[in-house]
Amino acid sequence: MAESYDVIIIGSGPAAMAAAFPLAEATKRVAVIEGNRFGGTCPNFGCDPKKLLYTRSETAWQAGKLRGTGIDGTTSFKWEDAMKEKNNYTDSVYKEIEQSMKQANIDTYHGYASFINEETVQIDTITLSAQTFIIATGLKPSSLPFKGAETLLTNEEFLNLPSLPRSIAFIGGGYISFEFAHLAARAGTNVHIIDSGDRGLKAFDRDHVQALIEQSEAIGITFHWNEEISSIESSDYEVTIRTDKQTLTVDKAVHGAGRTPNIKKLNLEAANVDYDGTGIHVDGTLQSVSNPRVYAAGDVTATHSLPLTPLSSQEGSVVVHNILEEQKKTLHQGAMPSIVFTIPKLAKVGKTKKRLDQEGIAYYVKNTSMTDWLTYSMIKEDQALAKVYVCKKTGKILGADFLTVYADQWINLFSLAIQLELTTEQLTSVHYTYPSVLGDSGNVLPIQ
Ligand SMILES: Cc1cc2nc3c(=O)[nH]c(=O)nc-3n(C[C@H](O)[C@H](O)[C@H](O)COP(=O)(O)OP(=O)(O)OC[C@H]3O[C@@H](n4cnc5c(N)ncnc54)[C@H](O)[C@@H]3O)c2cc1C
Ligand SMILES: NC(=O)c1ccc[n+]([C@@H]2O[C@H](COP(=O)([O-])OP(=O)(O)OC[C@H]3O[C@@H](n4cnc5c(N)ncnc54)[C@H](O)[C@@H]3O)[C@@H](O)[C@H]2O)c1
Repeated sequence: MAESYDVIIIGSGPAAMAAAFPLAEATKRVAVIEGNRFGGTCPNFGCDPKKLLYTRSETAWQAGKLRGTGIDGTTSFKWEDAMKEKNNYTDSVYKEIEQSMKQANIDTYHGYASFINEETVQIDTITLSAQTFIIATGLKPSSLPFKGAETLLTNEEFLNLPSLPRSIAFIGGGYISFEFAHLAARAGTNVHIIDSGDRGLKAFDRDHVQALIEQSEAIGITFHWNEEISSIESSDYEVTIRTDKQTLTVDKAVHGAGRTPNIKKLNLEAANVDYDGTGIHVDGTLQSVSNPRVYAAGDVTATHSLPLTPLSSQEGSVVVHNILEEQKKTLHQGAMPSIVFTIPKLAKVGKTKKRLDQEGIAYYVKNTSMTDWLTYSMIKEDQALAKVYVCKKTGKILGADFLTVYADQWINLFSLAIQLELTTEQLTSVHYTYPSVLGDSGNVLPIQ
């Protein structure tokens, strides 16, 4: 007979974790099923190992910039050594996450779950049943429409390369390719980015992306826009990429051309769960539109939210509330900030110019080059840019874009300002420390 649970969670990433622990605390009998490493993409093959490598490349960049001005010797980003440190982290984090689940009385299962019917899933020879299911299976690299696409290295494989080859091509010019390309280029690899579109990072401010492209070219990254790949041929030694414009031979090629809902193995038809290529169809409470026993959370939902860790966690928490409480909660995404970890970092929050124009909102905008300011000249940053949008009528902050190594600090401040609907006056009335990055806040705001 199938073992029975109150809630079975399929997947163990940020969305699943945000749901599993509070449900167990509320004395629900919970099982979590994971086909790969516990913790999901973020701690194993995404945000965290990427950031660990990034911090080392950023430190080497900073030391290089300040060499001869009180900083001695040569510093470089050494992939092999940084990878050892990365592996120290990733070799244990998934075990710790599973262990903490067990300590919280959550049963853990290894393997890919597949529905047999509306109340039962199968993992190899084991069957489990539940009152409620949460599907939190995330995304996987999308299938690409050319021969040999399956030979491209995934994010998981790139982040496990013990050493970098002499040359790498990244297919796609989005978040993954920009971040990985910067790491590889700064470790001395010859890097290409090939995109079928006319520009990358389309959700970000066009001027800032152009400035980032120019800085990327300066560290040896070559961009190929508007190129359709017709085939990729991979051997043990090299990869030949044929496009409508050229034939390019590199040592390795990496998939950075988008991610798609990880639902193939779930056999959703057996559970009467509606979905399409954008993910699982849910209502505002994150309940399946076709089967009320099922909720979905995180990247796998067709909620059209950005596939980011904080949003996935937020969705997991909304699902917990809706399972435990009579009064249902709906998902309010608010102004979600987003950042690309390149040098400089590229970040955005709130409404873009395009969106404001579409919505017919009258605004002031201030474009600022901060490069000559003390904060940036002190660290010899090549270019530091800010763009802030403010409502003409109310003075409230509507959107902000930054390109600087300090963009992570800036964007969190503006996320807070937009979320709390602060006006420029309120933001400038705050006391900041001096000298500091955010101490310059008053100078990036449009004057009304
Ligand atoms: C390279 C990279 C870098 C990133 N960097 C950032 C960043 O800096 N900041 C940020 O906010 N976001 C970042 N992201 C996005 C972030 O990782 C995701 O948004 C987040 O992990 C999504 O959480 P999730 O719980 O929805 O899914 P995931 O974390 O993807 O977890 C889903 C889990 O479900 C498992 N699974 C799938 N199918 C089944 C099945 N049938 N049975 C059992 N288990 C199954 C998978 O193995 C996986 O472990 C990055 C992503 C990538 C790929
Ligand atoms: N720092 C972060 O927060 C972070 C980092 C990495 C990934 N992520 C998340 O992961 C998601 C996926 O990232 P991604 O970089 O794979 O996708 P993306 O959607 O950011 O970029 C994909 C790019 O690939 C191009 N493309 C698509 N098909 C192509 C083809 N056949 N040939 C050439 N180019 C092609 C597209 O034009 C696009 O520019 C992102 O949406 C992001 O939310 C976030």
